[in-house]
Amino acid sequence: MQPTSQVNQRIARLAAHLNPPNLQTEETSGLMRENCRAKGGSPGFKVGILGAAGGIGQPLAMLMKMNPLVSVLHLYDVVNSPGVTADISHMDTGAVVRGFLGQQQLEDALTGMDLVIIPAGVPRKPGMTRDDLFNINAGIVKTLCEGIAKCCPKAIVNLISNPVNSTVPIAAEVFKKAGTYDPNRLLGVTMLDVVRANTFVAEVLGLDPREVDVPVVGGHAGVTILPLLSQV
Ligand SMILES: NC(=O)c1ccc[n+]([C@@H]2O[C@H](COP(=O)([O-])OP(=O)(O)OC[C@H]3O[C@@H](n4cnc5c(N)ncnc54)[C@H](O)[C@@H]3O)[C@@H](O)[C@H]2O)c1
Ligand SMILES: O=C(O)C[C@H](O)C(=O)O
Repeated sequence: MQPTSQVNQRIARLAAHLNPPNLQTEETSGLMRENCRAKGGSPGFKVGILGAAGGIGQPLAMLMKMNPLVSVLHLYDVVNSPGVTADISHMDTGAVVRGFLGQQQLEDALTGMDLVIIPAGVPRKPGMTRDDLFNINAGIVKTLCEGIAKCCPKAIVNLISNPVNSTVPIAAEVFKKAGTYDPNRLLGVTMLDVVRANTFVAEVLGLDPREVDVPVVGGHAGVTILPLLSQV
C-alpha cells in the first residue's frame, strides 16, 4: 500500500493536464516545472507548440506525443486547446501533456521549454501568396517570440508560420533586442520543400521516394525554393 501522500501526488499529476492552467495543482503534487523533465526517471525534451489547435498544430502535437525523446508537451493556442490537449493526452505514450489557452497563459506555456515550435497564425487562402500573410502573422510571431525571450531564452525555436522567409528575421530581431539571439537555435521549417521534391522526382523516375534525396536550398517562397536537381 502506498502512503496517502504518494497516491495524492500521483492523482494530482495525472489530473494536471485536465486542468492545466492551475499550476497550483502541479506544485501541490510535488512535480515542479524545473523537474518535470525527469518524468518517470527518464530525461527528455520539454516541447511547446504555439498554435497547437490548428491544421499543422494538431498532427504536430500527435507526432511530438509519439516521440520517445519528449517528456513534456505544452499545447498553446488562442482557441480550442483544451479539447486538443485532452485528446492528445489520452495517447498511451510517456510525455506529460498540458494545455494553455489565450495570451494570459502564454508565459506558463513557455516556462522551461527546451524546444518551441510555432505554427500559429493564418494560412493562405486560394490566390494568396505566403507574403500576403505577413501583416497578420508578423505581429503574432513577434508577440510569441517576446514571450520566448522572457520565459525560455535558451530554447530552440522552430518557426513554421508563413512567410517563413520573413518570420525568421522577425524572430531574430526580437531576440537581438532582448539580448537572447543565438543563430544556432533559431530555425525556419522548410522540410516540406525537401519532402515534395523527393516525392515529385521519385514519381518521374519511378522510384520509392524514400530512396530519393533532393537537396533544396533558398527560401520558402515560390521563387526562392530551389531544388538542386543536378545533385539528386
Ligand atoms: N513552413 C511550412 O512548411 C508550412 C507548412 C504549412 C503551413 N505553414 C504555415 O503555418 C501556419 C499555420 O497553418 P495551419 O494550416 O495550421 O493554419 P490554421 O489556421 O489551421 O491554424 C493556425 C492556428 O494558429 C492559431 N493562432 C492564431 N493566432 C494565434 C496566436 N496569437 N497565438 C497562438 N495561436 C494562434 C489559430 O487559433 C489556429 O489554431 C500558416 O501561417 C501556414 O502558412 C507553414
Ligand atoms: O504554402 C503554404 O501556404 C503552406 C506551406 O508553406 C506550403 O508550402 O504548403
